[in-house]
Amino acid sequence: QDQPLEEQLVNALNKVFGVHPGFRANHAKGIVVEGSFKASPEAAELSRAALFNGGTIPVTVRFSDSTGVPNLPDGSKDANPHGMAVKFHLPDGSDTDIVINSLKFFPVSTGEEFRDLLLALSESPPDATKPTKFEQFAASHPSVPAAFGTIATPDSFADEEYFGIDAFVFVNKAGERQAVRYQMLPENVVHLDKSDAATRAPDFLMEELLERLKRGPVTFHYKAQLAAADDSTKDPAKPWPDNRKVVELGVLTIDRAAANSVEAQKRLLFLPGQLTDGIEQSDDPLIGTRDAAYAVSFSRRNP
Ligand code: HEM
Repeated sequence: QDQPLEEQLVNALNKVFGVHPGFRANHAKGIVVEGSFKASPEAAELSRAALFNGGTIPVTVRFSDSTGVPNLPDGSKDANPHGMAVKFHLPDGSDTDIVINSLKFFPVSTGEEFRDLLLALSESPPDATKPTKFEQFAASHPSVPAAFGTIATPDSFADEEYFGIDAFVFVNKAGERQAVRYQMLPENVVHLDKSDAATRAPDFLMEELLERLKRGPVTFHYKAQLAAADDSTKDPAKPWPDNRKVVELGVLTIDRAAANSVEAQKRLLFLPGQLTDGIEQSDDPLIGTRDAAYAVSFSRRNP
């Protein structure tokens, strides 16, 4: 408890999933692909970020399974929520990232609570007496079962919807500010029944994406849900009402596998707080906590 929170978080992830040298402490299993993003005219009205200037922006994307277990079967329920991390390569040579997953909202509100959730999980092996530490934690944090209730195994990384969860603030050329939460929506959402997911080949999501890209590109619609004036931006466990306006920011097209995904993912570090002029952090405390924890995980996997 004397260590910085980010160290405690990575230690807690290691406690639940084990230590696997060279791999991410969470979302250890993944695949790297490439493509481009082209913004809609509406995006530039919301944010002056170079990303939204209407040009073709090259992107590097990593899809992943949850957990720090590098050989987890893709159809395991523990592989939910699946992740999508996008690095936009901007015209001036800098990058800006989004790091999103298939949960509609986070199970807890802060990094401290997430640490406690992980520790409760680590103390709840299959033979633990009931109610387990995790069951007790979930009973006292109703957002935990609610959040995990929003996820299912997709039939493809390309047929899943991903959410930013944390709030960011767009600033446009006139200096107007708008709090947003990201959505990355596929052409079709296809979820498998639990029994079907459990019978799939261990690497079916990774293999299916490569096969699909041989047939043609995969597209996603990158969108922003706009906060109303009194919506809180600081609690990632509280989704905004579904009737909030959603604006299409542009289309993300993935058209090829990375040359060497295994090597590429070792070197890649995606950070939710890696922003660019025109996109700022909100008062959501999870963003800074995540940045710090991802940096700890990166330095441990690249000693
Ligand atoms: C306090 C909360 C959280 C903690 C402590 C945490 C921790 C981590 C860590 C340690 C990694 C590995 C980083 C690396 O080695 O590069 C990671 C990866 C990831 N996290 Fe989180 N995370 C949190 C919340 C979230 C949320 C809210 C989302 C989605 C909105 C998310 C999505 C992801 C994804 C997609 C990856 C994989 C990134 C990649 O492909 O490189 N995480 N997380």
